Amino acid sequence: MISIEQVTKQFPGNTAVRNLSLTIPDGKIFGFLGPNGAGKSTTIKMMTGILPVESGSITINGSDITKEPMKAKERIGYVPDRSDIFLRLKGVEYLNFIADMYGVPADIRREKIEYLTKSFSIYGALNDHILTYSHGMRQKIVVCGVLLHDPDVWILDEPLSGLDPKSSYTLKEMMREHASKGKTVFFSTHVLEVVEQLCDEVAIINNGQLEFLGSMAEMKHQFEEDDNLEKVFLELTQNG
Ligand SMILES: Nc1ncnc2c1ncn2[C@@H]1O[C@H](COP(=O)(O)OP(=O)(O)OP(=O)(O)O)[C@@H](O)[C@H]1O
Repeated sequence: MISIEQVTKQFPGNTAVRNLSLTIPDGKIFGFLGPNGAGKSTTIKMMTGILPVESGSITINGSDITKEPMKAKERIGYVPDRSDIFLRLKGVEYLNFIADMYGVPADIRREKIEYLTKSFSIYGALNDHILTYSHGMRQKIVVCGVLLHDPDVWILDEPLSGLDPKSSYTLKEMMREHASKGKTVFFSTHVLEVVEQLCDEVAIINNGQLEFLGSMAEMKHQFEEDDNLEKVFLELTQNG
């Protein structure tokens, strides 16, 4: 479970997140929806300890990301929106590095690396440098790295962007499976359709502010009733 309480993030001249409170329950796929610049990545960077939480608090399965960062981070699998990392490593070196960091035993890691990279059709590229990978392949190797250590809490920033339809399907199935095991799946998107396909619950953020929190059925109802939300809806469908 993730608990965000009264979190605000200010950049010079800009409040990216305003007094945000959210509880992300276990066992559900939770979508964080909002147009470009709404504050999604900033929120996720605070949830994962990349940006400091200066006002309010965030806990991951009971561990405060500021007070117990190691404990909280051990539980998290994070896929960032940009995957331009460790470009000089080969795919297999990157995955072994992640497995070392999280203490994944040798026999399990071999099996998992093969299973995951075959699922995402990058097994054949494991001995190539990440530098030579396409954007989608980089996204996939990061996803494989995250799933390698089997974290309880998945936090995915625009995880489907750049993935081909088959890999997108595979990842969606994995997200469903993870949630059905009672684990936490939180992902951001600016595409309404993705939320409609996947989510049990959704939060809509706009201009750093929470505009809606509820089930998919409630969201559809609310779009019709609420003028403010209707504007967000139009933006989301136009950008999608
Ligand atoms: N390091 C920064 N310095 C100043 N302003 C920033 C910084 N990072 C983000 N912002 C601003 O904060 C706001 C929220 O940005 P954020 O990246 O969180 O949005 P987002 O919802 O993830 O958008 P997108 O869908 O485009 O990725 C934007 O106005 C952005 O310009």
